[in-house]
Amino acid sequence: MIRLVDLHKAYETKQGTVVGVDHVSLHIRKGEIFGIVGYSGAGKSSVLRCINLLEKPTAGQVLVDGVNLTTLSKEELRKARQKIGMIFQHFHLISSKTVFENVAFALKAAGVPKSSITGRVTELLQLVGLSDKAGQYPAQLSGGQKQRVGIARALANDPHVLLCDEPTSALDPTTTQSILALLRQINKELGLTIVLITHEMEVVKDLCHRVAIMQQGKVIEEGEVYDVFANPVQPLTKQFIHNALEFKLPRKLWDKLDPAGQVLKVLFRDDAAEQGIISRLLKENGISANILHGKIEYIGDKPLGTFIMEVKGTPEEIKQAVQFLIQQSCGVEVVTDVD
Ligand SMILES: Nc1ncnc2c1ncn2[C@@H]1O[C@H](COP(=O)(O)OP(=O)(O)OP(=O)(O)O)[C@@H](O)[C@H]1O
Repeated sequence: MIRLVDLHKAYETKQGTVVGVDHVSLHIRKGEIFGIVGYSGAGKSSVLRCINLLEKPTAGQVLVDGVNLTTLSKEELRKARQKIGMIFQHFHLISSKTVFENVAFALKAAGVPKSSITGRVTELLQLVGLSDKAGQYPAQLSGGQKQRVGIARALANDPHVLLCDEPTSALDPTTTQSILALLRQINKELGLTIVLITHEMEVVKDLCHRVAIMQQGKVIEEGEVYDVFANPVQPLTKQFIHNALEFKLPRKLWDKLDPAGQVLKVLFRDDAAEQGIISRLLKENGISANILHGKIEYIGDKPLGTFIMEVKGTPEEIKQAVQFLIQQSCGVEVVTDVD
């Protein structure tokens, strides 16, 4: 659906050349929700803006629906862009126009006949749950409602792709959940391919099918969201996941731990998350364990259990216990500090 082939974007500034995207290749499949995660400056916006050529790549190719956008004429590109909708962190609505007019504007710009506009806008406002707000102005709306207008406007011309630039970063947690639910619904009902950039792995966990992690303009890791959460490889990915799963022991508790024990962070993947592995760990390995923190998350519908436990036993018993966990396909890390 979307292929980025050796995409490179360099910005020329007074201070010299700044590389925004450093030779990135990605394949985003039709109908999936693909997340791009990274800290500020990692190159997420640059990649997203290259997909609709808001940013012109310095080198490489951008193929959408098999068409290489980098070779199109201005007019062809304008047409191709109508099939690539975009929503923004700060909504970018026209403040002097009503909700209705903001959505209608996208249709007018695409040359849709006047007679079709009212019906289509009504349909779109219904889809995003704003039928009763058609006559209001952006200033009269909450952040979540503004984003819904942004979504309606982005969908106006039946795009095949929706690009989402940090769509929930300006919203509170409850509103974030309602916007993510709307994006999920649109993806399912319209079969729309969604590319979303965020610095929040939580958003990826809740919404995306696959994810790429970016650092310094490069994609450093990518895969199915569950697999990336269950088997993160790169240190940055591990950090993002650690933060998303909110596993932080209070310092007070850490300081009270027995120095003779060892603290393990254990990941129970797939079926292991639902089996009685902890009781077998204790029974079969002669150790004692004190659970300090733990929960089972469902990513999609697959369980991923994470537990932090203090284990006590002889060094040999602890080693054997770690081996036992690895044999059960668990991930095991020795925790050496609260962070
Ligand atoms: N128009 C520009 N001119 C010069 N440098 C730019 C421009 N846009 C981006 N950059 C630089 O390219 C790099 C990647 O920026 P980009 O905005 O793509 O990252 P990001 O991950 O989206 O960050 P953020 O989350 O803060 O938006 C940064 O070093 C940035 O300073």
